[in-house]
Amino acid sequence: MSKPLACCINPSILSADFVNLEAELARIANADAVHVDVMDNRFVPNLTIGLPVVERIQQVSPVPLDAHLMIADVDRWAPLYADAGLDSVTFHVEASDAPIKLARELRARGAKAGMALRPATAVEPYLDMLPELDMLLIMTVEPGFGGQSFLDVTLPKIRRARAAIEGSGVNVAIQVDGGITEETITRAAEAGANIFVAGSAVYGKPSPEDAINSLRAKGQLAFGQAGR
Ligand SMILES: O=C(CO)[C@@H](O)[C@H](O)COP(=O)(O)O
Ligand SMILES: [Co+2]
Repeated sequence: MSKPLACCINPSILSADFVNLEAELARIANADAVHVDVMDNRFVPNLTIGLPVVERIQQVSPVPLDAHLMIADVDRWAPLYADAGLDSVTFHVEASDAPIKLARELRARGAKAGMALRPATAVEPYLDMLPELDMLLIMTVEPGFGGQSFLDVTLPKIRRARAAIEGSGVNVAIQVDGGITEETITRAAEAGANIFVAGSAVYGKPSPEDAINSLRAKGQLAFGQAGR
């Protein structure tokens, strides 16, 4: 029997204090990874940080980096993030001209390959790509901003993706990102997600460490109760 999938909590530093990033990273040392949102004001209507800052974060972070690239020209940029030694690099399929080639390139450079889908992007056209991926990111809000409400309309897509992964026997994690709270994590985990990005639900709490432990326990329980 294969090992049960672990549930991971990846706090998003979009909700952290950007002036004190090193201290903010130390507050989430019990997380599974830190989720770094890169936005270029082209693919999404917001602007955050770029490669030099991400490289510096990588040097001081107590946990691995999970980069979420919400940028145009991602076929050119994403490999450079993999070269920086990040644990995982996730690109949006809507921004890529050659997603299979890009996923292979990320793996060849030593990063886990993640592919993200906006809420309105169907998963079915990409199911053949699952063997090329380590992680499928199903956005549960429109990408661009933290603090939005979870879109329940994405739950059937998570279920279909999990069924396809189980059916094909590949080892692909399903990450969800946007509006994950103590309440919504249960629905997302029941549907089949096992990596949870949480910005406000971690950094908005007095103890990010306690928030991570509590979210992880809830996610693991709901994921396991769904028979996995
Ligand atoms: O990628 C994004 C937003 O585009 C996310 O990673 C958010 O930063 C998550 O924030 P919360 O919804 O958890 O506050
Ligand atoms: Co994100």
